[in-house]
Parts: sequence; C-alpha cells; structure tokens
Amino acid sequence: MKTVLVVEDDIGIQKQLKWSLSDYELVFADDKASAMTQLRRYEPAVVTLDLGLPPDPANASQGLACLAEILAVQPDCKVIVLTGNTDNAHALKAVALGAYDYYQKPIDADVLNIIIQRAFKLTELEQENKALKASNSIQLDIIGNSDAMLKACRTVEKIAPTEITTLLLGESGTGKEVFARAIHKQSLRNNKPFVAINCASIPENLLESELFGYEKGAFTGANKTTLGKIECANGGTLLLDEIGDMPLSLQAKMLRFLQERVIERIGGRQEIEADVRVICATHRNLAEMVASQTFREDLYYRISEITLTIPPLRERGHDIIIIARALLHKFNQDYRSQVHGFTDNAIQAMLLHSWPGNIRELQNKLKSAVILTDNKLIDAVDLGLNGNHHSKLDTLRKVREQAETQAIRHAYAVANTNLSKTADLLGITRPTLYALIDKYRLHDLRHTDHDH
Ligand SMILES: Nc1ncnc2c1ncn2[C@@H]1O[C@H](COP(=O)(O)OP(=O)(O)OP(=O)(O)O)[C@@H](O)[C@H]1O
Repeated sequence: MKTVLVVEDDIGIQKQLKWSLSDYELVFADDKASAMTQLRRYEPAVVTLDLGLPPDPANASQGLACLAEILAVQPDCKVIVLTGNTDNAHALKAVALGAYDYYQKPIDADVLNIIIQRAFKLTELEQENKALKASNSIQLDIIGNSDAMLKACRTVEKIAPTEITTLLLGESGTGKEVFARAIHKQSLRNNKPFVAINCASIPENLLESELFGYEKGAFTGANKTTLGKIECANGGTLLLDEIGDMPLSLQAKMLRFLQERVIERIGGRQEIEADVRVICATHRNLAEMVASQTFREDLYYRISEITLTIPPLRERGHDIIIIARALLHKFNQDYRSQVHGFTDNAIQAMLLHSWPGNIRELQNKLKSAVILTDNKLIDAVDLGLNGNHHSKLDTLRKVREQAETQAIRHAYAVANTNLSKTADLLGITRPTLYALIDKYRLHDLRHTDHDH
C-alpha cells in the first residue's frame, strides 16, 4: 500500500482524511517537528500539509517553513497543501515554494483522491525517467558489446534495484569501480552519495577511523568529531574496494556493521544507524583466503550474497578495439592531438596482447602513444607492443607456399634425398615436383639429386 504523510493538527480532520483516503496507508504528524521525523522514517512520496500548524495555527508561517524543510530533505516529494477556503494567497505562495498542488477545505474525498493519485503517477513517471537516464549512462560508462560484457551488464540491471550485498571479482583494472558505480546509478539510491574506499591503500591503523569515524578526543590529534565513510554514505552506496586487504581485526567490526547496520565511532558510546548499501570488490581469491584463514568465512558469506565476476580485457574479444577507439577519441580531446586511428599491425597486436593490467594498461599505453607519436595512425611500436603478427593475416597463397615447402622438405628427407622417391611419397609426378622446386626456389634440393 502506498504511504501518504498527513501533517494536520486537527484531530477531526485527521479522522476525516483517514476515512476519505482509505486506499492509502496514512501516517500522521501534528506539527513541524513530528512531520520531519515521520518524513525521514517513511520517506512518503506524497504529503498533505495543513498550512496552519501550531504554535501559529492562525497563520501559515509554520506550514510554509515545514514545506520548505520537507522539500530540502526530499526534493521529489509531492506536497499537497490544505488551506482554509479564504487562504488563496498562502496557497499560491506554497506552490511558488515548490508545493505540488493545493486544496481548499472542506474536504471532498473524490477530489482529494484524484489529486493524490495524480501525484503518485507523476512520482512514478519521474522515477522511470531517472532509471532510463541511468541505464543510458551505464551504456556510456561501460564500453563494450562482447557477450561477456553484455552478460555482466544484464546482471547489473537485475541486481541494481535490489538491496543485495554484491561482491565484484576481477583482475586489477577490469573496471570493478565502474561496475559498482553503475549498480549505484541504476538503483533507487542514485540521488544519494556513492562513497568508495580502497582498503589496500590506507594504512591499517587509519582504516578503522576512515570507515567508522571518531569522536573528538578519541585519540591524540582527534580535534573534532569526524564522520567515517560509512556515515558519509548514509542513504547511498559504499564501495569497499580491495576488501581482501582488510585486516582481520577490522573484519570483525565490519561484520557487525553488516549484520546490525549500526556503527560506533571510535571513542563513541552511542550506536548510530547507517542505511548503506554495500558493494565489495577485490582482485584476490577470497575463497582461498578463507581456506587459509586470512579472511573471515562469516564475512565472506555476508558480503557475497551475489558475486559478479568481471571478465579480463583479453577475454572481451573485439571490445579491446572499441574501448581503444573510445579512449583515443578522449585523449585526442585531452591533449589536442589529431591521431586518426590505428594501423592494422597495432590492431592485431592489441588483439593478441594478454593485457595483464587490463583497461588501465590500455589507457596508459594509449595515452603515451597519443602524446609521443608524430604519425596520424598509432602503430604497434607506439603502444610498446610486439608488431610481428603478420602470420595471422597471411594470404592463402602464402599459407599454401609454406605448407608445400614444408611437406616437400619432409618427404625429401624421408626419401633420403632421392627426388623420384620424394615425388612418389608426395603423390605427384617428377615434373610437378621439379616445377614446385623452381617455384619455391628450393634449389639446394636439385643439387643433391641422386637419381639423375
Ligand atoms: N568498459 C570500460 N570502458 C571504458 N573504460 C573503462 C571500462 N571499464 C573500466 N574502464 C576504465 O578503466 C580504469 C580502471 O577501472 P576501475 O578503476 O574501475 O578498475 P578496478 O577493477 O576497480 O581496478 P583496481 O582493482 O585496480 O582498483 C578506469 O579509468 C575506468 O574508467
């Protein structure tokens, strides 16, 4: 059932609304403070607000202040202002401040229901629009259309709207952070913060305070109370990058947070609720770490409600070239260069390279190539790659020549340098063999011909 927050101090009207709006779950507040508490608790898409609230019921000042505060906390909220029938000016002021609509008492259940229905419909459309925008940008952020990547993107679309704790696995530089951001962008939390912390790059003793925050005076140098990343991500998403590098001592504290969704700042005694969606990422093999007892098994199961493995670049086939072209376009803009593209040799070399550093390695190689090259096309050598990959592009004629030469030499050796026997072994006549020897310039074979 959809929830409507009714901000109304008159018990009689509260009852009347309850009766009129029976299709909705109504939650009530009778002044500004309780309205804000209910708003945070229920996050209703639609609010009806009586402008004449205590302590100043005869005037609209409290109501208008309440409206402004509601919209500051929840800008998408549709606030329908209820006014007395002589209160036109205040109603218009409320609409100017951002109220969705206004309605004059006495209450007509049918009319009010239609207004509320329209407000919910608009919210739905806005949310769909947002999701659409998010899905467009995921396509822009995650370049590639190999089967492996399309499958990974489909998984993102499925898990994003849920609250499931996701573990992203993949080699360094495969785009784990890009995927985490895509999940956040496609989720309902997309207008709330996305906060990332790299557990490997922060010294062990600092990681705890970075994550959980600290109270003033908790330790020497703690001059003021500071929020940790978990609190900063409240309402949104937290990416714990390189979770495999989190020290065991901190893993226990992390587990408690994931189970109970409350934290305590260092030096604090108060439990603080944190509504955070957690995504973890690592290039390590956590299952092996669990076996060797360097990663807590209970934490492993808690963070891997769903696991998404991001394929290494070398398994993405032609995506390598699509990403390279997109990056080239970007670097051309960044460095005001005018490199048009890649030589065949470069494309071949990129397809054959194993990319141990994945997309980050591709970025680095391309960046330096764009900056250093004097040519219009980037070659394999500009990328620091071995350009001897012509064999893959050999013509059929060349392949045939190599195969025939090899077969002739092999038969010649087996025939103990006797050319008649060589021809027999190959199933051809002697004149044909001579013709081939001339064609492939195998003159050393003629010189040792013993049957002449
Ligand atoms: N599919 C993609 N298309 C284009 N750029 C990408 C793609 N995936 C990743 N990138 C870019 O590659 C770089 C590395 O990505 P990211 O930092 O997400 O990798 P990671 O797996 O988190 O790496 P690490 O494990 O080292 O932290 C980033 O600059 C990112 O923008």
